[in-house]
Amino acid sequence: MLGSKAGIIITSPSAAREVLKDHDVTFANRDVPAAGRAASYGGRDIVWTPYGPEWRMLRKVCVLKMLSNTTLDSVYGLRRREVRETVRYFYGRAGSPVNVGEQMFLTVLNVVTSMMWGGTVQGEARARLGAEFRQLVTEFTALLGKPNVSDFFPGLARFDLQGVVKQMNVLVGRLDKIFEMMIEQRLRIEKDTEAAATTGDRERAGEDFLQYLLKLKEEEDGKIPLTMVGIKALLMDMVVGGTDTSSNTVEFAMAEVMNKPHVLAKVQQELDAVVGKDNIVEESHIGSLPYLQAVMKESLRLHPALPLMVPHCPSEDTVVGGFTIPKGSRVFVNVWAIHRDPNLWENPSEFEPERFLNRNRTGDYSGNDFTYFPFGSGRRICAGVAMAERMALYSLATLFHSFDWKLPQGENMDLSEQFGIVLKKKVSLTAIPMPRLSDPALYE
Ligand code: HEM
Repeated sequence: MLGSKAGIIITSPSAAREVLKDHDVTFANRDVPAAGRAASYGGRDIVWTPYGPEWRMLRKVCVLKMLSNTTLDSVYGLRRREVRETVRYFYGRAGSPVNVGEQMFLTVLNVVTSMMWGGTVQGEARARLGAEFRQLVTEFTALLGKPNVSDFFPGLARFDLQGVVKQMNVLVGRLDKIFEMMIEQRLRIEKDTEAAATTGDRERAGEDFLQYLLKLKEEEDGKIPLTMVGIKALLMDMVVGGTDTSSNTVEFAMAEVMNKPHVLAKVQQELDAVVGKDNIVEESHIGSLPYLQAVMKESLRLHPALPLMVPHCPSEDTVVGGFTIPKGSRVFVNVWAIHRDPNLWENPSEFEPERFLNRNRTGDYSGNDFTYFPFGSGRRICAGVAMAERMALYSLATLFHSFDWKLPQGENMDLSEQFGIVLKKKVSLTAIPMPRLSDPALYE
């Protein structure tokens, strides 16, 4: 019991299966913490909306227009541009320590924001916006993960004793301003384009996500209307849900690989055989890099980005593992503990990508194996799996192919974790990139 509300932690694959598969619909609701409500315009986004038609509509819109394989294929150019920019940045600092996590965050953020509102922000303003977002997202996730009396004693919530909601409102206010600015710009561009259009349908292929959402809002057929608040809540999900999670995954994987020289050697051997040292990595190479894929799987096993997932909440009393979980309780699925359970995994705390090259252990992200499900399972499975997988693998492949990496003189690798709603490295990875390709043109 946590305060006046029941909190249940699931730590076995069989109980996880009951919650996320056998009773999927019952548990597909969320217990919304006070900070989460404040963070999402009153729980109006995909993450916190209760299971039902509104959630289905939001999720469909997002998956279809931003996170599907077809859309992701069509915006490969954006990922490529940002990853190449990061390579140029590291090349320019060859031989000096760089903050890998920070750079990866900016890379992912730029991809997410370019998908959302295209090239509306350029140059200096783009860099400034990136820095502001990083700070906001860091504070945001820290507040979401902070234990809050209001959530344990809902009767006290209106007093906001720790001031969590107040602080969250300040952060949301700042993000909201950025969203408003982007929406206004988009609407203006839309108007100008309309005025200029003389005949026929306008080219829709280059449409960004925000343009699409604004159009959908106008075209609403009245069934489940998309509101302006709904649009902003979706933008919030993409910025907050899609950035830290992906960049932390890349950072942990880099650190684990650097810590095991024989793994680094195997990753680079595979890259040299498939891509070649006189070439640059393209996303199309990823399918031919099984060892690198195993590296990402193994890194997500040890360091799942959301170690307790997002709290689920049963809509009725339900028996799980012989115990009754009361309606309305807060259910955490401890995927972190399951991924390290010595009864399920050999050498559970060792980083061994080879375990995923085994035929019996494919480690896919579908959520069908309840010993391994870093993206969750069932109806509430992560909406961004395809994007996260592409972004992380393409980044890792490019960074390991383009550079050798070492720690600054006298430093040891620190792999410790900092727990919160999002798992991150306690000490951010600072490493020295050393170019390993012979032709400087490959870094342009
Ligand atoms: C390595 C990166 C990532 C990991 C490990 C991850 C993992 C997860 C997990 C475990 C959940 C909760 C599942 C549950 O509660 O049952 C989740 C939910 C979610 N994720 Fe991700 N995620 C990642 C990246 C992304 C990206 C890139 C996006 C979008 C751009 C995204 C969007 C979402 C959304 C919208 C939800 C809420 C789904 C719902 O409640 O219906 N995630 N993610």
